[in-house]
Amino acid sequence: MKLDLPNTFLAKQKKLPIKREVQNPEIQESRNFQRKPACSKPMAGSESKGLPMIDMQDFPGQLAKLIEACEEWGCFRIVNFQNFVPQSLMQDMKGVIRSLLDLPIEIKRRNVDVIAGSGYMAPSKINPLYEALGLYDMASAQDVDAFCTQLDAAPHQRQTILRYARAVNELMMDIGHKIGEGLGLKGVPFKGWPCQFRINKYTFTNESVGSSGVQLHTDSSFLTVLQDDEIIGGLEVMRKSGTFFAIDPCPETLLVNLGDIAAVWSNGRFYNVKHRVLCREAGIRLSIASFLLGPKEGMVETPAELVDSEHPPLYIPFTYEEFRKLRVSKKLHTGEVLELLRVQS
Ligand SMILES: O=C(O)CCC(=O)C(=O)O
Ligand SMILES: [Fe+2]
Repeated sequence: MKLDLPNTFLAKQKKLPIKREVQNPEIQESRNFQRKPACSKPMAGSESKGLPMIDMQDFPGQLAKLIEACEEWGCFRIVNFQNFVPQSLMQDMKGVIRSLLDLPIEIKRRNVDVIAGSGYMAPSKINPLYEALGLYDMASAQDVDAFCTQLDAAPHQRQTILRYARAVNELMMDIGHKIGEGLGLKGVPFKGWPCQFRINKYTFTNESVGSSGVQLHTDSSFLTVLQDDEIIGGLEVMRKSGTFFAIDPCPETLLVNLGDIAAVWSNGRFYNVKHRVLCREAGIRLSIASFLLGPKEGMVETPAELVDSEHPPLYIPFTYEEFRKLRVSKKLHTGEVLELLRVQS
């Protein structure tokens, strides 16, 4: 398969592997400089090598751009969201997740599943470089509390996780409403939708360069807010054409992905973007994913305004829970499960 990688990305691959044990501070500094990510100062409204960049303070001005990003890319970066999630909170959270993921395995194993795949995932045969901790609903203070207790989180860690969960949840509601507004809908009911939370660690070494960090998948969610690693890249999204596009680190921004539920909710208008993580360089890669899943009870429904004789309903009604069970039991992790839920013509 041809990889659609930007030139700077390819150039980056030619660099010597980074050795962690360098002691000379001058050498270390020059390495740090070399490793400075391409997108270190995102300009509001600017594009990051083609990936749409949405300025959250420029609405309704960016509504059309937002909808186009949902349709054509299934993902976009956002800037100027500090009224919801301040940079200091993102940094504090990064420190907290680093120490949680460094806990001994016996403690991490206490983080059990509430729904399939919501708890601790140890490195496995399929994804040996990857492990994750998580919780089912970050919108529930009780769930967040239980997660913190499982991991013996210190009071300041607990506070940071609670603040982050609340802040990202509100940001997701805001993005959801902007998407609704962009489609001409009023008062889309995202409130009360569970919001799964997952912190990911990739242990990349010089030996693992070129191998898979996380396999190709779509997210099962409506939308995902991802705080990706600000230094170590490796995330790639698949464009509709089937070519891959590298999502390089871009500090102080967040990435938004649309998942399977967005494709159904929009009656096939939005693209549930396939993505994967590859090991491109040595280092520990950390990311924080928050998934706005779907309605807790009731059906995943396309708003009536998006259905008419020219756009007949594409999917049968189903609940998020049924969908998730089907996806897990059939092991269909790249969106094919939606084919089983199509209205038969
Ligand atoms: O770590 C990343 O950048 C991506 C993680 C991801 O795709 C996921 O958690 O679903
Ligand atoms: Fe994902």
